[in-house]
Amino acid sequence: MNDTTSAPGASSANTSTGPVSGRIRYRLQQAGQRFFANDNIADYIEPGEIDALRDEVAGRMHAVLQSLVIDTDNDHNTQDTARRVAKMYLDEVFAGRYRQAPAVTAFPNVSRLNELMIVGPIQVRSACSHHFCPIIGRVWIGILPNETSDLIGLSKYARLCEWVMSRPQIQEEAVVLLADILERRVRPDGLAVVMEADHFCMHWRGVKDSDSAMTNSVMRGAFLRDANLRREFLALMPRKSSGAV
Ligand SMILES: Nc1nc2c(ncn2[C@@H]2O[C@H](COP(=O)(O)OP(=O)(O)OP(=O)(O)O)[C@@H](O)[C@H]2O)c(=O)[nH]1
Repeated sequence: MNDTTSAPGASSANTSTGPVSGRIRYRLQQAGQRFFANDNIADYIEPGEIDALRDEVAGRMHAVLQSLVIDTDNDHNTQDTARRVAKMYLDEVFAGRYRQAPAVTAFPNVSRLNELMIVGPIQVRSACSHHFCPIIGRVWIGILPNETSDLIGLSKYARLCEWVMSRPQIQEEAVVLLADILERRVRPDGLAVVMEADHFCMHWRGVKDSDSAMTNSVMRGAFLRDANLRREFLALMPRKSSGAV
């Protein structure tokens, strides 16, 4: 990646004295790169900057706790909350924004397999971009390969899914993003992705409806053209338990 910190006409956001988030944002803007909540920005983060970003988020989170009038100096339960939340966002629940995609080994389809393959249910843990509340659910993936498709290891479906899901987003976009990535990696004849999830912004707060879940399906290629294939996938989708979680 180009070092943009010494670019002529640089604003204070890209000098080494500003907050690290400003430097990263500057690089993204210079590259014309979108940085929505569900975008991965790993290519624009330099070595060591994640540590600095964690410190910056912890400082800002501390200010939020101050504004919530919580006595973090004397309340032993919240003394370290700002640091914990920063670590949780950057290294855990939103790690899919800051980390590179998992390595995925692809094997050529030497046997020219062209039978339906289904993986799932894969556990999904995400968060809505509106309230940062958890989205907890499951994903099923159906692949119909052809002779030019790549075959990827079974665990890689779960790893790619986790990478996509550990970002703040809405479910409709999450399922399409996952389908786009799988389509690029596997180049199948047909691809199906179904996601079913509970949204805690509806269960825990707001309307407080604890029973409703959301289901989305993305059907591409052969799954769009062939109703029998679609039916076969939906009938074979292994549902290990009832309910969304
Ligand atoms: N379409 C969609 N909506 C979502 C998703 N996750 C959360 N939401 C909803 O997005 C909405 C958030 O925007 P607003 O309606 O402005 O938020 P609010 O005023 O706090 O709304 P309430 O939740 O009804 O209290 C809520 O209705 C959430 O239930 C999702 O994945 N997809």
